[in-house]
Amino acid sequence: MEPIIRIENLSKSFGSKEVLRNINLEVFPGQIIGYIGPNGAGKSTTVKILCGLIPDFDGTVTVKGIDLRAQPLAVKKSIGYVPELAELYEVLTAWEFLDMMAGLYQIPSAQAHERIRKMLTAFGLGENMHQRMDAFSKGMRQKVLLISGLLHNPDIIILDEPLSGLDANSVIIVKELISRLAADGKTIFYCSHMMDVVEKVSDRIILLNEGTIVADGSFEALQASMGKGSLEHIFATLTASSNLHEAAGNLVAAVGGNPVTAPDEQRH
Ligand SMILES: Nc1ncnc2c1ncn2[C@@H]1O[C@H](COP(=O)(O)OP(=O)(O)OP(=O)(O)O)[C@@H](O)[C@H]1O
Repeated sequence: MEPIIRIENLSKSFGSKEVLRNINLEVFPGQIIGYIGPNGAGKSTTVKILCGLIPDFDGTVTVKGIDLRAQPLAVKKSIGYVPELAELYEVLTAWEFLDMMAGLYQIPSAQAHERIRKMLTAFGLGENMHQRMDAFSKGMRQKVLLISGLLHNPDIIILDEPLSGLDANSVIIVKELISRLAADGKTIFYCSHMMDVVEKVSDRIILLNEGTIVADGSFEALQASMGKGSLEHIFATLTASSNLHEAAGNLVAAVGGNPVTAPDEQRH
């Protein structure tokens, strides 16, 4: 099978700061990639490059055989991007915003309206579709963003912390949605800090640390090489540069409390 995304020798610097260092990656149709890493590891930079939002980078990115640098518009048609933080046009209603997005994607209006209505209703926003989004909660806005990323039925869906702000029922809907989209052959690239969700949802986990891929495989494969334990534990083992309990203790001390004692120390 041909990879749907091929990343070769991808590097990116902002000024003198090297953010991505020689990333090589092949992603196949239908995969659910959990893309994880500490704050500042370079996850968002990678997905912004993939979406054509950061045009200057070193290396080659090919999507469905199309070179991103040569044909960015053709690549953008295949990708739905749901950023964690985005400017919504809050004076618009959810319906007006999604209708505008559908227009940008050139989706015929009857088809767009049916999709918008169905998706808003599925997310429990049926009653709110004609309300201005400045009256929406964070979770409601996140749902509208998710819908806008799926409107043009893209083959690749890139989600940056899609569950942020969602209530428990909506989290269940999105997790189910991710599995069903992948079963339909869509490729999901999912950036998150929620290790328990990544562990359950992804069939391949890629761990980025300081701009370099330090682990790549199924959760079971990572466990086989790192020893049994949660993804949170594997993450901490591969990325923690200092003792996390000590760091928490220092923070407590800094705000005037007693330093936290690590569980190991408490036992002795
Ligand atoms: N436009 C920019 N200009 C300068 N530096 C940037 C820019 N965008 C990102 N960076 C830097 O690149 C590094 C990687 O940022 P990035 O947002 O890709 O990390 P991340 O892994 O997504 O982090 P987080 O988990 O905090 O979202 C950070 O040090 C960040 O400060």
